[in-house]
Amino acid sequence: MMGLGSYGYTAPMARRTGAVYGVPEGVDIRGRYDEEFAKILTKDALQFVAELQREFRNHIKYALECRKEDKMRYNKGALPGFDPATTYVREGEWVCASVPPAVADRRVEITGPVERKMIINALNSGAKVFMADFEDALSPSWENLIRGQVNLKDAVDGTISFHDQARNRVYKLNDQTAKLFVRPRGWHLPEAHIFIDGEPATGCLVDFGLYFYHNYAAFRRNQGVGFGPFFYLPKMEHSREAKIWNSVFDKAEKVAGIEKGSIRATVLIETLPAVFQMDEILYELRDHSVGLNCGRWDYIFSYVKTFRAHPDRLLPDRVQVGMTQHFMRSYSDLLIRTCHRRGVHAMGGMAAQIPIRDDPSANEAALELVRKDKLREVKAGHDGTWAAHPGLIPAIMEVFNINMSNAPNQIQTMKREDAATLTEEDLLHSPRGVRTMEGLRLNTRVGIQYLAAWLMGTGSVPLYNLMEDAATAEISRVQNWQWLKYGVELNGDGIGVRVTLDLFGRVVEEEMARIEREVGKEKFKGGMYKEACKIFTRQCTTPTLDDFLTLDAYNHIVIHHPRGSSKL
Ligand SMILES: CC(=O)SCCNC(=O)CCNC(=O)[C@H](O)C(C)(C)COP(=O)(O)OP(=O)(O)OC[C@H]1O[C@@H](n2cnc3c(N)ncnc32)[C@H](O)[C@@H]1OP(=O)(O)O
Ligand SMILES: O=CC(=O)O
Ligand SMILES: [Mg+2]
Repeated sequence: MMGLGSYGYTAPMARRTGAVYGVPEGVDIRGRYDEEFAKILTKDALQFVAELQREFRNHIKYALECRKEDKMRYNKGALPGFDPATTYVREGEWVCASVPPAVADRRVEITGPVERKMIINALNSGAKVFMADFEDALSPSWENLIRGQVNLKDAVDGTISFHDQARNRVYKLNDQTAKLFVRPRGWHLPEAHIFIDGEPATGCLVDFGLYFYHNYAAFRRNQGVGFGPFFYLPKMEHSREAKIWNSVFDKAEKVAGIEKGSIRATVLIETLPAVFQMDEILYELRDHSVGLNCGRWDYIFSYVKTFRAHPDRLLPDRVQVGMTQHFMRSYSDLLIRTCHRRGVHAMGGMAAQIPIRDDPSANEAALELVRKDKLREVKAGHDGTWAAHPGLIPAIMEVFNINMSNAPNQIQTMKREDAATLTEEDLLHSPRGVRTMEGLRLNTRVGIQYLAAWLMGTGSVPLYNLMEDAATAEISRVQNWQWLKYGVELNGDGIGVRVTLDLFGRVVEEEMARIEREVGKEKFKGGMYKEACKIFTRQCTTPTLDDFLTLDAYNHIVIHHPRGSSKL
């Protein structure tokens, strides 16, 4: 975590309004003042966040230190694997608390950033669940985060509406809506606009704390049928991190005076070390768990990151690392077996294809890829899956309905005992495929464009007819880094060149020119493509791999305002 005062800048000409957030002792808000935000950043809500921060900060620091130690071990050649010390957990017969009736059926879940119109569209989409995202799909600017909290509060209260002035269309909630899950940021991200006792707050405790504080009562009444709120938990690497979340939930339930086990969470298994900890993670969260999810994109990113010092495990082109690769299929199969043995949902992941509006045959081909991916998931035993776009929901729902005979889930019917024999070798198996110049170019083009959007406040974007978010951009970045680091041969297009700094420099230049052509001179000039290019290029060429693209980039979106300032 960076030291005090190292983030962002102070807006020099900020207009003073005199209004300030009422903060409890030890809390300092450095983000812009806004009357709407003040309804979220109340003294009591901030006191709750501060209590979470004070109680758990040392546990979080310790968990992040442990990640560093594990990284050092992997860098010296060790491989991740099952922990002999917790064999008793993996072999023991225990189950998680039973699934709340409100979320027994999770056949299709839509995901999206906490943007007002998208929240309404997602809740109305016909999906069973909407995962509202403060994470991969959101650029965590002060505006996005706190506006997102305002939006979620209105959504849980049932009062949310949006007037699209350009189209003169008013958006409101239908009578029947998806159940809301909220995904806070990962443990590693600070919230640099809120300081607690002189340190930036932990991002996820801010996201969780503010949302929980303002919504638990209404959520349990309006959505959870006595349970909730519900969460998705990202990017964990070890069960000790799940244990912290479990303690956070215990504390929140106690403060709110609601029953233990009210809060429920699905953990994304999206880091390579975590696949060896699935039983242990469920065990720590057994009173609060509602399953695991295959976060396939971060998982691929994590595979590269974990093996940054292992040149024998280089990835082929990103497009070739799909769920049918042996290590990916093994991960999904073991996740299903683990979840169903413990009585909870095994959720599938995100297919990257999105509808292609202006080309019916390309659209049908994209839909067919999504159907195929979802068919594999439901037949493997997943209980539900993710959709990136409302336009995909009918097709995905149909696949799950047909193959699950309209049952709410497959927890009891698809035990997948065959997956019990999967080994460490299966889970670490090197992906097969070739590397091409086009792969290098696409990583570069997509990575820079994604980052440019992120710096401007948009965390998920359509690029070349695919959904791109922080997780997919991470793959582009670390793959380029890996190929450069080891000077790999591009062996898939018959040219046989090696990836060098020189070659990469030329690729960046040419791809920037292509981006400018594609988006147009005006948009290019008004955008943050040059800044994105600088950050992305540095991260691809640095001798030591950065842990997260968004940690570095975050410094560019932090804006500290003087007290009482309201200027954007
Ligand atoms: C790796 C992971 O973590 S996956 C999870 C995180 N990623 C995500 O959640 C991505 C979610 N999806 C999205 O953000 C978007 O679908 C994108 C960026 C991929 C595509 O966006 P666009 O091209 O702008 O979508 P498009 O223009 O086709 O949208 C059409 C309509 O669908 C709505 N829509 C599109 N995606 C969503 C969504 N995920 N949730 C709700 N509504 C949506 C739009 O708001 C728009 O509504 P309107 O007609 O009322 O104006
Ligand atoms: O969060 C999901 C992922 O695939 O990453
Ligand atoms: Mg992810």
